[in-house]
Amino acid sequence: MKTLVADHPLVAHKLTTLRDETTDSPTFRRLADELVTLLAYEATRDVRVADVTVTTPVGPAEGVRLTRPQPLVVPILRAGLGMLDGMTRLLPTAEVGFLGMVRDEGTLKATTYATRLPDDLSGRQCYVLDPMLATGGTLAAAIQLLLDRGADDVTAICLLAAPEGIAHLEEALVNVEVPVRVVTAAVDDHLNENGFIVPGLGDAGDRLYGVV
Ligand SMILES: O=P(O)(O)OC[C@H]1O[C@H](OP(=O)(O)OP(=O)(O)O)[C@H](O)[C@@H]1O
Ligand SMILES: O=c1cc[nH]c(=O)[nH]1
Ligand SMILES: [Mg+2]
Repeated sequence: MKTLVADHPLVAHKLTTLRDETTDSPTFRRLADELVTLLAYEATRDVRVADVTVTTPVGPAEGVRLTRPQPLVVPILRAGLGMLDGMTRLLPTAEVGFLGMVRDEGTLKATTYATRLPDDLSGRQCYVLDPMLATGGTLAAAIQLLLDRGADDVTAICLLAAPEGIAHLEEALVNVEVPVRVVTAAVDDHLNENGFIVPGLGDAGDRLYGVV
């Protein structure tokens, strides 16, 4: 598994405001959306394209087009939903599947409460959206589910990651032969005793959608 940290002053600038506890929900949603589009630019570097020729008003031009099947974008509910528009802005023809997952606040184990995905993902490139890679339990289960359905290339886009979560993912996916990448705006210092990323940004789902 490869981890790529987007090293760009605009990413760092937006992430800093996102972290700030005084940033309100509407601003948080807008910044998350903008950050995803910047991260998606990096994350789609290996998106599959085929050579095509088009005719400009002046003559033929060699170019590329996205190949079929189109990539599948999978936001992990709830918080991943706040990343969907920013992603589809860059990949408007992608299909979208959904995974609903929640982490138990006591055990920190993730469970899946909703799955709406194609049964057969053979030959598909998948982009998983989840702002927080904390213990890595959620993303490990989500990526495994996509691989079990035949996905042959998976990229997770996160706003923040913890070193513990990256290590857990690397271990969980050690025998996986297809390419798996994590693209994130930053790798933070550590997880606290409640499984929260430090310094992090708090609970991404709550900051996007309120406490439920
Ligand atoms: O890496 P992990 O330790 O598994 O934790 C990360 C998960 O926790 C959060 O979701 P949460 O369970 O809070 O659900 P929500 O998005 O509905 O708020 C976050 O959005 C990730 O999905
Ligand atoms: O720091 C964290 C860890 C898990 N989920 C969050 O929303 N934030
Ligand atoms: Mg949450």
